[in-house]
Amino acid sequence: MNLIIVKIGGNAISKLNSDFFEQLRQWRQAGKKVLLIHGGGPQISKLSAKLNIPTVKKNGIRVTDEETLSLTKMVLLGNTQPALLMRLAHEGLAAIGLNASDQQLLTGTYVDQAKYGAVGSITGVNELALSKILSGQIGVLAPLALTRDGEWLNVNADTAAADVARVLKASQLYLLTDVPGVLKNGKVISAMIPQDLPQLIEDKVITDGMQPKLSAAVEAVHAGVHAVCITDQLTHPGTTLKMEVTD
Ligand SMILES: Nc1ncnc2c1ncn2[C@@H]1O[C@H](COP(=O)(O)OP(=O)(O)O)[C@@H](O)[C@H]1O
Ligand SMILES: CC(=O)N[C@@H](CCC(=O)OP(=O)(O)O)C(=O)O
Repeated sequence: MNLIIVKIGGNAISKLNSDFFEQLRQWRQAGKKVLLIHGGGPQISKLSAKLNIPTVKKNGIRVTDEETLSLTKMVLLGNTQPALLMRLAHEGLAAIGLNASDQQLLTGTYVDQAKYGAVGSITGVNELALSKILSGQIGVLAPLALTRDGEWLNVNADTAAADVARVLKASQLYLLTDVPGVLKNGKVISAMIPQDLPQLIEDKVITDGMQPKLSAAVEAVHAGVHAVCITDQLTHPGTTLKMEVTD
């Protein structure tokens, strides 16, 4: 599929500028399919705090009990997704909000139910339905999946984006975040290959949320995604991960 996937972290949603929407417009005019996968982690944590529901994270993954799952669905589908759709509409871009329950778009399985609760990874994508939807408009997809038995799963948005990119063999995956790229000594590492990752983790250059983000990125390039870009803006090169250094 001639597809570009952009994951937008919860922190990045409110910081999208006109260059972002212009880039989307150009991709659409060039006939590319565009899928946006949104996060909402900070917004989920904020509402949890307001409701006195403790946020528990293990390895950057939100431990998701029943109460947290319903709050997560509420925030992603009732807050962050419509916020993004309204911005797209304001910019004159045709877009549609999507989640796992639309035409069984995303199927998933539990990662480790005893450890994380209702947290999943994506095992299946309804490729035909998604392809049809994306030929006419930009898709805005929430990082949630449904098990075969119809149970909802909370999926880390970086993992969701990389999984979907892997299954659909997207040509490019952008992970938009709140930093200009992978930083080392304060400078952006412009090009990376998968083999660079273990040493950077061992040297504690890459920590926190950047670690699962890069692991997801590595899986995507291994599965045939041409390039994964980690950046704070689509028009900034940031860090590009490829299977091999090309320039
Ligand atoms: N080497 C690194 N370069 C850049 N950011 C890093 C690095 N190591 C850890 N980080 C952290 O990773 C964060 C981005 O990951 P995360 O907070 O999960 O983003 P998002 O919510 O956009 O998915 C940065 O804000 C930074 O605090
Ligand atoms: C399982 C898990 O951790 N899910 C994430 C889903 C949202 C997300 O990943 O949002 P950001 O990209 O803004 O961090 C969460 O509950 O925070």
